[in-house]
Amino acid sequence: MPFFPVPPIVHIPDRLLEDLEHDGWTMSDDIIPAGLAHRLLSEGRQRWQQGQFHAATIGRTSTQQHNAAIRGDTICWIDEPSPYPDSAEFLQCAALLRQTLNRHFFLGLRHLECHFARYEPGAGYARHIDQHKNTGFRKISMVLYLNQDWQPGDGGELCIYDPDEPDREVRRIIPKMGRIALFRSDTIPHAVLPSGKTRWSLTGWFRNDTPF
Ligand SMILES: O=C(O)CCC(=O)C(=O)O
Ligand SMILES: [Fe+2]
Repeated sequence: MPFFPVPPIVHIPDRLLEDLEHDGWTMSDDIIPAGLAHRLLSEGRQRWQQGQFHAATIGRTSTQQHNAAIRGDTICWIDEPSPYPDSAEFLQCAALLRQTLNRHFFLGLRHLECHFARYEPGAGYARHIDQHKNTGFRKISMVLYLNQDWQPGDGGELCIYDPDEPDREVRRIIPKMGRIALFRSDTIPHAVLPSGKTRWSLTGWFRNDTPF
């Protein structure tokens, strides 16, 4: 087990839980300890340089497809427990967040599956819902953004759509360093708009099945 001199403090404001409950999505710039997002970017970059990333697929194992026109990122899964201190610390934060979500929503969330994602300039992810057809294990999606100095003109926003009217945009979220987006995996249509620059993130899904 990695050793952390100071356990992470994860503060989740009530407002955030209320938004998630009422709207199905929320965002915050203050959940993850300052500095951790920067260290996670370094870990992602290092693992990318070591060739640990591969093209992302769409759908479940038996029907997996690779289609860069729909989904253009490359990913690197984070194991639990993680041998990397920074993603291990992130998983500790995620566990605290999971406990808070369980206390509030009684979802019985048992673990987080998560990966780093890197979008090259021009790549995006077409509108979709995160819960796979016929399986309901993914309950809450979480994306932590790892981009310094992201400007409004740089694209790559997370676009949230209205579940009742999926052509209607509700919000564009700029993927800036340390920002977290949380949304229901079963109902919230969302897309990554084409990115103007290399775009880094850490994407995860809180699930209610047993870890594999
Ligand atoms: O990176 C994002 O903003 C969202 C990514 C996403 O929708 C996914 O990986 O399923
Ligand atoms: Fe998604």
